[in-house]
Amino acid sequence: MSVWILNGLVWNEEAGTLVKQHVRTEGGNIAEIVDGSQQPDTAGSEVIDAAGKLVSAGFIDMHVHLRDPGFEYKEDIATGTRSAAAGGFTTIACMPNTRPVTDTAETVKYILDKAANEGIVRVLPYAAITKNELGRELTDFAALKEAGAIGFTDDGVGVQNAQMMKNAMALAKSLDMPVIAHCEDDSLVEGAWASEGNFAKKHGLKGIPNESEAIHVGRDALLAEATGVHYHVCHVSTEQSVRLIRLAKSIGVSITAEVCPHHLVLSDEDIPGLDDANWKMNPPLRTPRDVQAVIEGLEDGTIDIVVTDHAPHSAEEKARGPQLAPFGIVGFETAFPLLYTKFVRTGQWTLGFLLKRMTSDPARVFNLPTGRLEVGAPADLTIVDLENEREVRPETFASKSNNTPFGGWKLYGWPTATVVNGKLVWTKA
Ligand SMILES: NC(=O)N[C@@H](CC(=O)O)C(=O)O
Ligand SMILES: [Zn+2]
Ligand SMILES: [Zn+2]
Repeated sequence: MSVWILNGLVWNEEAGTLVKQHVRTEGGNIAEIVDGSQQPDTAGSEVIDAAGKLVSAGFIDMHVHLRDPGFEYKEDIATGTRSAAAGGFTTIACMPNTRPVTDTAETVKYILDKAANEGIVRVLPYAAITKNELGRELTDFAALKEAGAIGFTDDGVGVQNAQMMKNAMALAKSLDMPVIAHCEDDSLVEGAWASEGNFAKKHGLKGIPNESEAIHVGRDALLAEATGVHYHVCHVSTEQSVRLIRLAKSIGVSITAEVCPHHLVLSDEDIPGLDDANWKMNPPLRTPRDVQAVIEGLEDGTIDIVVTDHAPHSAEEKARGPQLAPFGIVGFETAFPLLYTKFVRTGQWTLGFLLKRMTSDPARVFNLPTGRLEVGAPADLTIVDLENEREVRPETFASKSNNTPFGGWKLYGWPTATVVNGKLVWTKA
């Protein structure tokens, strides 16, 4: 099956601008990219009209929670992949804090099978570092790799014991697999939900200090240096973490890092008050100074990629209020519009920079074949309307959950169609 995507705007890095081009896919790959002034013969092909819209390599999200198996009331693989597609994502990597925890080959296979049958984007499963993510006993890394896991992480919690982490890294290294870490020292957090900043001060709350994250980043950078493993830091949110990653990179440690849109556009001082748990996520929103530091970290390459940390929770759970509700916000359907509106339309970043951090950079960091709009590459494509402003309406999300602090925000950069492996999997209704 051949598909022509006509008259779209493709980012041209040399020219530093969008250029009108036609893209043809064939058998799941990109077959041709031709200048927009030509009139391609589309006879016998499916045609997608992308006139005036951005055509990009599909976005890649290396940190998401699909909640399947076990928490299907929050999300499942069918709805989670639809939410991803609606956000322009064509590849997503799902975290193992499911029920059961993804700590056996059987559960990895369950995810891959269900994704193949009911998913509409590519799903790459991570497996847990420790059994049940309890930090006590390593999982069977070789069997999990064999089953299709792409890396090891206990996301949701930090690995508290340094020897456990070192053993995990040594074993992962021997299998040529990465270790992905949620960095959080439990002894420094206890019971707090907001960061140690002006919001916590104003409301008399105990705060989560920046060191609770950065202590693990520093510890793990040393362990990564010692073991030589590819070590990837989850959802970087503090100035101190950025500083440590920058130092580790400068001395050649195999370390990479990610940041979420919410940590780039919100600080603790934006939290409106104590009743809305949609402002509660882990790591918490940090101070404006930290926001500046993670932006600079992403800009200078200290932080490699953008991820959503899509973390759906039910309305009932979030209605318990910030002290009792679980941490996390959904992210797929607002990620690109938020960053495009806040950083590209304002002129701080080029469109090419944002696209790179959401496509070819994650592909580079995790050795994926996708993420590039080139002849011969897999035909994973995202088509985006850059011109029309629209309000974020959480009740319309394809996700089962709508726990977001961005409801009502007016944004540009809304995906209109998503192609995976040459197949149109989603179009905006
Ligand atoms: N980020 C969150 O606030 N929550 C995540 C866990 C995690 O990513 O650590 C979740 O699973 O809900
Ligand atoms: Zn986490
Ligand atoms: Zn997460």
